Amino acid sequence: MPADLSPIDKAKFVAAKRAVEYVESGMKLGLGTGSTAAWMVRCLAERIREEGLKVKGVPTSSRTAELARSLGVPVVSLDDAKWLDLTIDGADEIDSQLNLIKGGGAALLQEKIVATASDQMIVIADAAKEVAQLGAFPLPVEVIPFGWQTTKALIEETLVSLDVLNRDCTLRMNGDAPLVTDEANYIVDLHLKRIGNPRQLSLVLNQIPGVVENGLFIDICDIVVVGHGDGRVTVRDINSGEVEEDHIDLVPSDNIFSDSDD
Ligand SMILES: O=C(CO)[C@H](O)[C@H](O)COP(=O)(O)O
Repeated sequence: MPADLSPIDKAKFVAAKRAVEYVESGMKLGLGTGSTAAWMVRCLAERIREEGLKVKGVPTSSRTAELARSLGVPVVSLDDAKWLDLTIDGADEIDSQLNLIKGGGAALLQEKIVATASDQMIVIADAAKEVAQLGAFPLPVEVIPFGWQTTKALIEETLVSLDVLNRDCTLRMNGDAPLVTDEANYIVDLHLKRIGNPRQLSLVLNQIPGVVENGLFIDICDIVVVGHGDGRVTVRDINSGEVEEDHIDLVPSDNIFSDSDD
């Protein structure tokens, strides 16, 4: 095991490990994307190896599909699975209502489809992702490449009509070229600083022609598991209102490092 696991990776690991305790044999699972979700895939793979857990996973990106396959997590398409028991994913920001900003890893479209097709969504995160108000993290909006500059102008006009003060919108780049998502689209990042009414903004953005989906996840997440670098985890359930404090052994087994991601 690498001795130099950073506090942030420890926090992500313990959140992932605690969330994977919700998985039961026979479940169909949505597998999120990002560095925290990668820990979840590793923890899940460990339970499959050690306990013979039988699950099917629907990955939310080509990256997650590759990681899951490499670790022996059975992968199926959403069309094969049709409906899922549970999705576990990361997030870029989480507010007190468990509304989220997602898409920092450019996978928001598949992530939202998969999470919405699940009985339950658990978000795993380090404590830095918890915010009083969404919006400091730029809001990703997935747009089709055709006419993207017009779509971006329409997004900006919409922000003016909503009296949004900070409305700088930038096309996400991958080096010198636009970043292309798994669904062959582009991402426009909205630098809003604060989002006063996330529900309204999400609805309005999705009405703009050329916008495929936005990174606001409203009323989708059920449980948030927040990890800390010392092994503490806080589990918050929006439906029951329960908050539980827990502690997870901080030592990932050697096997968990058999692959790397993100
Ligand atoms: O939404 C996502 C990918 O589209 C990720 O879940 C989000 O960006 C968090 O990533 P990380 O766990 O690496 O901080």
